[in-house]
Amino acid sequence: MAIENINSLMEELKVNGDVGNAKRDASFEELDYQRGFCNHFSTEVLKGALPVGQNSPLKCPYGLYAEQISGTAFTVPRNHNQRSWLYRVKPSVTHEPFHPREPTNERLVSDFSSTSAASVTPTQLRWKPPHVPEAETNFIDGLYTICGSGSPFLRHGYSVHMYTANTSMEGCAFANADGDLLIVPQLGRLWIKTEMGRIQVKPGEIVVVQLGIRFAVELPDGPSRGYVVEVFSGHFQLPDLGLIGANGLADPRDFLTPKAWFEEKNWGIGGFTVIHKFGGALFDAKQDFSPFNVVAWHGNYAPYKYNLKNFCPYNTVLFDHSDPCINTVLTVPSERPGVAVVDFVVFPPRWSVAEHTFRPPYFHRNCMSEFMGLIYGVYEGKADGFLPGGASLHNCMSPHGVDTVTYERTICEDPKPSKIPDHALAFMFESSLIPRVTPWALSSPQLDPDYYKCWIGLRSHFDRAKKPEAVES
Ligand SMILES: O=C(O)Cc1cc(O)ccc1O
Ligand SMILES: [Fe+2]
Repeated sequence: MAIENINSLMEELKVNGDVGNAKRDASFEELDYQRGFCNHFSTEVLKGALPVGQNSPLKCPYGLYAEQISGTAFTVPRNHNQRSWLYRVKPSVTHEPFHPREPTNERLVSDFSSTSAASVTPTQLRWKPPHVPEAETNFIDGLYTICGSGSPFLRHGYSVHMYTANTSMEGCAFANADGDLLIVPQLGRLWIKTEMGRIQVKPGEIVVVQLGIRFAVELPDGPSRGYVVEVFSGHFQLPDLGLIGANGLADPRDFLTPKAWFEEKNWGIGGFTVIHKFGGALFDAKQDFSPFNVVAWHGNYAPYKYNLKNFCPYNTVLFDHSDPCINTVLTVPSERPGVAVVDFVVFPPRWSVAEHTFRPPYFHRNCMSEFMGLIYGVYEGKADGFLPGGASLHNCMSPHGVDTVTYERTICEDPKPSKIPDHALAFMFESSLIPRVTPWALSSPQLDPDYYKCWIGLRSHFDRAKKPEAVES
């Protein structure tokens, strides 16, 4: 079947209810997805575009090229092996040489070695929400690194970025050869074209785009802001549920992966740029076609989104505060059992019912490092100062806990069942690795120099003459 006939065929054969279309159109808003976590999906825009019974036929249907993308080493055990087969109009390799991107994004880094510009501090850090720039800034140029540890060269570690942007990516796509990106939008929706199809996310949802997958971010709402964790060590998994049982927390069927979609726009010689992050550096490669030219694909290596409203929390129903790991949505484990390179943890709306218990987060020091963000509302542990779009970092063993206002209020409160409100959503990227912090994060005007003061007011309530109140048993 000749390629030039594809357009007319597309009209006839709407296999997924989607038609390849270079224009941004209403159908982007009514996207249909495939459900399941890391399932072996099959999807085709044109009926019969997926070869049957084999992956690399001598001649693929419709004259397409077959191309594999491997997200794990070929020899990884089957239950962790991830790869997809893409059937595309032109293969990814059809581009001019890679050149260092100019100008590059100097605030997007992956080097956290002792010789890097990033430095370690035990100081508890908190940032106010960043302003979205006035100047045209797309998602890639708007990314800036806050902190991180390890190295993509060693395939171990992670980095935390934030983004502020106002312009859609036009005539370019991005691929990250360093790690998977888990994106948490906080302001503005993201309409994301990927090689596997289109995904639309809004604040309250997250999206994961894995190593190597090309994507472009459109900003239908203009000014946009959010958080990103990049993981060098492997892919996100659902946590084991252990004694919770077979259900609860994030349900695999609530993870949504795109259906195949493609566009055929000719961008002219060198008119389209693939921006490729590799070893922490950005490279550009020019080509004349859109990389979103995959007519069909199958496999289990594909981006997905998840609505945090679907998270089914399990928590204490009698006394004491549960450790935050009970709210783990996704995890990237290290080789040490139970120790994560990154856990993505959410603090969802839920009922607080614990008796004779200090219900908000306890005071603590943690061998893990905790980066937190707030998507909307007020976080249960901080009465003020931790704002939507803001962030905090409590590094390994740096003490922290609720602020003075929250403490004093809580110990006076009558502990009736109460609801942590629906309109509050905080999250944490928790890591066993010690992050270094970038110079621009440390010198940012958003850095709150008075953060420590939220605990300075914690006064002694100690009274050795006061008899302990009996706890009913
Ligand atoms: O520090 C934080 O606010 C995050 C957190 C929440 C919680 O409920 C228990 C421990 C913890 O680190
Ligand atoms: Fe904490």
